[in-house]
Amino acid sequence: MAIADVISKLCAAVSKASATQWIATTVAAIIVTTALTLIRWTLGTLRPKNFPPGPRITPGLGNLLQMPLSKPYLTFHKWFKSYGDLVGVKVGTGNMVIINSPDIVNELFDRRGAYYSGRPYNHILSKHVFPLPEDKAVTVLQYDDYYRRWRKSLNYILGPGGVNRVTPVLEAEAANFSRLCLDGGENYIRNLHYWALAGPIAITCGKRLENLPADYTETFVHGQDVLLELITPGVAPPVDVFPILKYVPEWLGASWKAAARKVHDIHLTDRLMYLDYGKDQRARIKKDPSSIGLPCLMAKILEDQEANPNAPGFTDIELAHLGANMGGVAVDTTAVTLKSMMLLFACYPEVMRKVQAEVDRVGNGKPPTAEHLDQLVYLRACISETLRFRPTTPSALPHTLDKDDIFKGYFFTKGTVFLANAWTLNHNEEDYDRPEEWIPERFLENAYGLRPERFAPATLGSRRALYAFGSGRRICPGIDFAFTSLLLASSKILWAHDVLPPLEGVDISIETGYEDGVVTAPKNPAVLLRLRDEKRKDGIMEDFERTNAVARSLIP
Ligand code: HEM
Repeated sequence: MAIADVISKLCAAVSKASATQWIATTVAAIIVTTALTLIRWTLGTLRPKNFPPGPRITPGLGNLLQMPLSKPYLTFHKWFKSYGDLVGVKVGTGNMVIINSPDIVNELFDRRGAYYSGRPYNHILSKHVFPLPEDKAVTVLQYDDYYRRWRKSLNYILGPGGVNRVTPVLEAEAANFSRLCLDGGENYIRNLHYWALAGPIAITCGKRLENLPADYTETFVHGQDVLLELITPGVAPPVDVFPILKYVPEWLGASWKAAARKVHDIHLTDRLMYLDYGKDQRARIKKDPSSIGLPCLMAKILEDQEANPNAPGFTDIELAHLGANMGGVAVDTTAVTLKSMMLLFACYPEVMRKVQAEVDRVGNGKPPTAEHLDQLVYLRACISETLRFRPTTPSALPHTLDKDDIFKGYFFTKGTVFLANAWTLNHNEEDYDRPEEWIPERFLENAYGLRPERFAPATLGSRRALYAFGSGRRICPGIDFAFTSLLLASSKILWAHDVLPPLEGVDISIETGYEDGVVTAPKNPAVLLRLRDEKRKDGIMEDFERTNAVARSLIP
C-alpha cells in the first residue's frame, strides 16, 4: 500500500470522527440552548416579586389562558372585585397592570406622566401597516420629542381657541346631518358616518366632504374597519407575545401578513390624498390669502414651517400621517358615541322628551345653534352618561412605562403595560348609584355623576368625570371637539325628529348588543326618525342653508 493511501485512509477516519463529533456537539448545543430558552421563558411567565395580585399563573403561559379575547373589560371588572385597585397580569412573559382606582390613575398617569406615557410595541402595526421610522402613525408614536411636537401642533384645531375656530364648520355638518335625516332614517347609518367624517376632514386637510367623491365615506369607513379588525385580539396570531410567530412565512399560513399589506396600501392612498389637499389649500392661500377663511391644520403647519425654516418641522410623510390620523381617531369614537346615545333615546322616550323640551326652549322656534351650547345642560348630561355607560374604548388605550418604577411597594419594570380601566372606573358600585343603568340625571346632581352623598364637590380631588377619554399626557385631546360635535348634531336632530326604536327592537346590553373589538360599537345601531311636525322642515332647511353658507365661505 502506498504511503499516500495510508495517509488518505487515516484522514478519512479522522474527518468521519470529527464530523460525528461536530454533529453531536451541535445537537447538544441546540438542546441546551432550547432548554435554557424554555427555562428563561417559563421563569419570565411567573408572577414577579412585588407585583400586584392577580389571577393564578400557568407556568409557560402566565395568564394567557385566562385572558379573554371577547370583551376583556368585563373580565377585568370581575378581577377588580377579587384583587382590588391594582391587578397584575402576566401576558406570556410581559407584565400588564390594570388600574381600577381614580387616585392611582392620577398618581401614575398624571403625576408620573413623564414616564407612564409610552405605547406598547405592536409588531403588526409598527412593521407591516405603518413601518417605523417613516410611518409615524398615532397608534405607534412613543412619548418622545417628535410626539410632543406632534401633539402641540393639534392645538390649532383642538385647543380651547381651536375648537371655537372650527365650530362653524362643525355646526354646518351637524345641520347637514339633521337635513339628511329627513329621509326618516332610511340612510341613517351612512349619514351618521358622513357627519362624523365631514368635520375632521374639513378642518384637517381643508376639503369639505361634499366636494369629494360620493362614495368616499364608505371608502374611509372600510379603511377603518379593516385596520381595527386586524388589531382585534384573536384575529392575527399573538406575535408580540410569541415573537417566533413573526417568522412564519405566508405560505405556511401567516395570512395576516397579506391582510396587513392590504391595510397598509389602503391607508397609504388615503394619507397621500390628504397631503395633496393640505398642500393644495396652502398654495391657494399663498396665491390669495383672502380665498380661505379658515386655513386647515395642514395648511397652518406648512405656513409655520415656511416662516420658521430652521425649527424642527414635519416631513411630507409625517404631515400626511398627522392629517390622516385625525380622521382615524375622531370618526369612529364620535360616531359610536352618537349611535349609542340615539339607541338610548329610542329606549328611554321620557329622556328624549326632556332633551326636546330643552332644545325647544333654547332654540325658541328654531334649531339650537352654536350660541346655545352652554345652555344644553341636560343634553350634555346625556352625552356624559352615554360615555360612562357605554365607553367606546372601555379599557381606554394602553400606556407603557419608560423606566423601572416603585409604587406602594410594588416594583414595575420598564415596558410594563398599564390600562386605566375606564369600564370599572366608571361602573364602580361604591361610586355610582345603579351603575348598570343609564341615568343622565346623575350628572346634574353631581358634576362627576357620582353618588352625591359620598362625593361632595370639595372631595373630588384629582378624579375625572369620565375615563372614556383616557388619562395623563396621552389623554384624548379631542374632548371639547367631540362634545361640541355631539351637542350640535344631537340637539339639531332632536329639535326636528323623534327617535324611535326599529321594528326589530333595540338591544343595549353590553353582553349581547355590543360588538367585540378595539372600539365597542352597538351591533344594530339603526333607529327610526320621525319629523316632529311638518313646520320643522323649514327650520331645518333654513338652518342648513345658513350654516353651510358660512362653512363654504370659510372653506370654499
Ligand atoms: C367621543 C369621542 C372620543 C372618545 C371616546 C375618544 C377617546 C380617546 C381615548 C380613550 C384615547 C386614548 C387616551 C389614552 O391613551 O389615555 C384617545 C386618543 C386620542 N384622541 Fe380621542 N376620543 C374621542 C374623540 C376624538 C376626537 C373628535 C378627536 C380629534 C378631532 C380625537 C383625537 C385623539 C387623538 C389625536 C388621540 C391620540 C392622543 C395620543 O396618543 O397622545 N379624539 N381618544
